[in-house]
Amino acid sequence: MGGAAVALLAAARRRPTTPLVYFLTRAPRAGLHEAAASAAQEKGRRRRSSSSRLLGPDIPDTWDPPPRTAARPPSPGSAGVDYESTTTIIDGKSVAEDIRFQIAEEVRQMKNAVGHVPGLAVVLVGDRRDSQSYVRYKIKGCEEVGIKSLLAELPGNCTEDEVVDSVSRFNEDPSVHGILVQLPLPLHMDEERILSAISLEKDVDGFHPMNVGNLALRSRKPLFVPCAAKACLELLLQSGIELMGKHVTVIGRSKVVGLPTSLLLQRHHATVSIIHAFTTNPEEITHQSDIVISAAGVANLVRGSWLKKGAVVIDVGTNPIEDPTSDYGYRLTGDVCFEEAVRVASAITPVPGGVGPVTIAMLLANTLDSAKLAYGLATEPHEL
Ligand SMILES: NC(=O)C1=CN([C@@H]2O[C@H](COP(=O)(O)OP(=O)(O)OC[C@H]3O[C@@H](n4cnc5c(N)ncnc54)[C@H](OP(=O)(O)O)[C@@H]3O)[C@@H](O)[C@H]2O)C=CC1
Ligand SMILES: Nc1nc(=O)c2c([nH]1)NC[C@@H]1CN(c3ccc(C(=O)N[C@@H](CCC(=O)O)C(=O)O)cc3)C=[N+]21
Repeated sequence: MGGAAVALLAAARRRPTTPLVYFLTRAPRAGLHEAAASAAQEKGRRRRSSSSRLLGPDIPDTWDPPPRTAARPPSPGSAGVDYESTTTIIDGKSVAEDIRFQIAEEVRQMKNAVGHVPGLAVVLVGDRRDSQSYVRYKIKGCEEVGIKSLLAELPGNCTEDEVVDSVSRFNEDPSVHGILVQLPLPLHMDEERILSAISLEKDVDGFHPMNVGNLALRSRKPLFVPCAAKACLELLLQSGIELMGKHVTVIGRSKVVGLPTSLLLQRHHATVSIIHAFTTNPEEITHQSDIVISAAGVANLVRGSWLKKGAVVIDVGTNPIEDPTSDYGYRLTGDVCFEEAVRVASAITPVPGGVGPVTIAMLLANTLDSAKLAYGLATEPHEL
């Protein structure tokens, strides 16, 4: 691993936990304060139950709705938000922690069985601060579960061929099971060419045209499903939210989030509406929906008035907005106006602390699945 990568890792260790002291992360787990023993039992139960529900490429046509264990009620009066007491704030950090716990266990088993651990290679081009942060989270996630991480950092003015060469080297490295090229790439580069250079078997982002096509075709299975789409589904499933026959609106149609999420939802028999920048009546469509998943990258796009009473809201948007009171000069906000939506929704994910941490956990899950296939520990794409 290069010096820059080591520096990044050191920075990741130094970095304090999320700069925003967010009320959700402070809310007690059910039973935690009553008795430590029962809390430990409860945690064990949640881990065991989540182990059978991690979404993988082998997507079931139907599933049993899990118990409502991962979501927790909001703490009254927190953050000055006067929300409906019945609104569930879906806790992505807790869901992600459970997934990482399970992955760490499987990585240990793999090491014992074949003497190898999974490996994830990340290609980072340029010096965008947001990309550097996301890559840092990914490397930190790897460390936490025992996955080996490799980082190739290239300057923003490098050539497209240099990026393809870097991908090719990772394709040939048997200790690498997953390759991720951090997006967006500099404008002068052909993103399609670079992403297509990633070997299908190592495409843990699930952006390869073959994986996207297989996700779209009901009779086929992709090797990997994009991580943010899996995160949205996992949060819905873990919160006990039924999808079959429900009207779900997805805002955004990108290959990273919107498109794969809409495809995955259809595999789960939801009726899906897709809103994009040219949709003329987004408010009307959204207002008819049982579930709204927003991935537009526009802060506060979705207002409370857009939502049907009792709708479930999954906010994928992660938008930096200026905030001189924050240590970093900015803070992250979602696509959804949380203060308004929380009064209308029956359940909602916060930003930060919602979809994001689960997306990272899903990347680790895809990398583990890839390594299992490579070492013959699984013969089918993912069965959890
Ligand atoms: N939390 C997480 O795990 C992740 C969060 N993200 C975040 O999700 C957001 C979206 O990311 P990504 O999909 O990569 O972004 P893109 O910019 O690639 O795609 C945005 C999509 O939203 C649509 N859109 C943009 N503006 C509007 C609007 N005003 N009304 C309706 N639709 C609109 C665009 O439509 P059109 O196609 O017509 O241009 C496009 O399809 C970002 O904030 C990103 O940071 C992304 C990945 C993971
Ligand atoms: N090849 C590729 N694959 C991606 O999956 C990909 C990408 N490129 N480019 C950028 C987007 C964005 N994305 C996020 C992942 C995690 C958080 C995340 O962990 N968010 C924390 C933020 C915590 C904080 O910064 O305080 C949260 O919401 O709680 C956010 C955004 C993946 N993307």
